[in-house]
Amino acid sequence: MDHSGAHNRPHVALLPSAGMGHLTPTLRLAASLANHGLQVTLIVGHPIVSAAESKLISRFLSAFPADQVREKQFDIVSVDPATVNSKDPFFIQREATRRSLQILPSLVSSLSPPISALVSDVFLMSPVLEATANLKDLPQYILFTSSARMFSLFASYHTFFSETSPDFSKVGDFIETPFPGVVPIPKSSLPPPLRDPKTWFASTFMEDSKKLSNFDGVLINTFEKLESDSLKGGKLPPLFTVGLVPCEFEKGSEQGGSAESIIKWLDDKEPGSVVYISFGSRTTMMKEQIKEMGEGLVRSGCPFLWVVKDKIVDKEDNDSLEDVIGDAELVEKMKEKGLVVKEWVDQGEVLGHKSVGGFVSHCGWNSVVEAAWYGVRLLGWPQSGDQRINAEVVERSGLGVWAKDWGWMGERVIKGQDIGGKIGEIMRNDLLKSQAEQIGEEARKAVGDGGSCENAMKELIGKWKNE
Ligand SMILES: O=c1ccn([C@@H]2O[C@H](COP(=O)(O)OP(=O)(O)O[C@H]3O[C@H](CO)[C@@H](O)[C@H](O)[C@H]3O)[C@@H](O)[C@H]2O)c(=O)[nH]1
Repeated sequence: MDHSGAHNRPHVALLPSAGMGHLTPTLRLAASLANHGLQVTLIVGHPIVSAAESKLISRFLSAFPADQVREKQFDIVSVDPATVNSKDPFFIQREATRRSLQILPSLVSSLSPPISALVSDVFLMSPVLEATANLKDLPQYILFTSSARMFSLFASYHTFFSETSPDFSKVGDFIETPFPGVVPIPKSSLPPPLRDPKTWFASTFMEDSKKLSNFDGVLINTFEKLESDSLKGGKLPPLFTVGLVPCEFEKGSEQGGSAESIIKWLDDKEPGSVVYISFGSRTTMMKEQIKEMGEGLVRSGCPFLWVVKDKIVDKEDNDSLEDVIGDAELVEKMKEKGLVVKEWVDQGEVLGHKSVGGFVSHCGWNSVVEAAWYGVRLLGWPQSGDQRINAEVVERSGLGVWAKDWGWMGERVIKGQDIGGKIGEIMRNDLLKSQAEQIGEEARKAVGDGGSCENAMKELIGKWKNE
């Protein structure tokens, strides 16, 4: 099979991992490549777990001509949890994908015209390498969906331990990565499973970290203005800084409540006055915390738009938000000041609305990039995974602040008084406001003609054209 890429209109295949936090940047990359005139095939495992993911893929596919953008499906085999080493649903899903990806070589070979490159989500790198071991001349790239700072940890993680006796206690309180410019990472910011190299997540992370050099390049979803210090490279595959930002095809993908009524509600507010609260696609919040959050939002005195995921409200009891809060007076006050939407809003549309000035976020990386893109200042409250490391980027860049003393979300209940106070602080902070707006302007320059992200994209496309 000729994968030499000597085509004027290269054909690139993209393999996303499950979850909105991974699918969204993959589709943004796919849209950007299609807008640059490339042919794109999305390789998608079915059944897709969530309706939101299916909907987003359909929106993407219908936004481009069928001869330019296609989906190629493969079946995800089911795995008997009794036959795998961990009961963690994420592990079981990964294992199912690993087994199912054995089909990848024949699937890739069936694509016409032949592809110039395969870009896989970072979570799939080992399964992809295993499956494509015989496709030696296929250029392969990784899409890293978190921050460059997190990448510096990923790329060097395997160097911190001796393979025979992984012992995290030997690692100091601050982790020095071999990347020039990366400020040492506090051990306390590491995703909790990575602090114990015996967990399956840490061993997978370590194994993947060693395999980076098998790839021809790594695409990172960030902007120089956010993380110039972390982008100085190292002895690794080339890094391509592709800022992946909300696209046309996503517009109107809102599911909870009515998009029109949300926008109308925002239209009636003063510019920059609204605080938006959302914790990504997977958050759960304790009932006690929901009540305190409601209290805090009212105390902040700001109009607010709060997205509450369905699973937060205990479905078995069929509790409404009113029941969960259990304080009719508070609910009344909340209704006066804010809008509570269940499940989902089109976050890009909300952050891009002129009334929205602040964002309380778990610092999922896509949310950070979106806040940067729209120049909205952020109050970070990490809840798991890479989110503390991302929150450090938020603070260092000047995009926002991180409520460090609140701990990981869910560790303890944070009182409404504290939440209200912190929100009030960021909303009144004019310096933060102008810093965030400047980051937004710089992000637009980076993605525009001659900008660093656009140049990185053109460099990649040039490689795929064999220029
Ligand atoms: O009501 C909502 C909630 C989310 N989103 C979108 O869904 C995506 C969510 O991504 P992200 O903000 O990164 O949060 P998670 O869904 O939590 O993302 C997972 O994936 C990220 C990228 O790897 C990691 O940084 C996170 O820690 C991990 O939880 C973003 O594009 C949001 O705009 C909406 O449009 N509407």
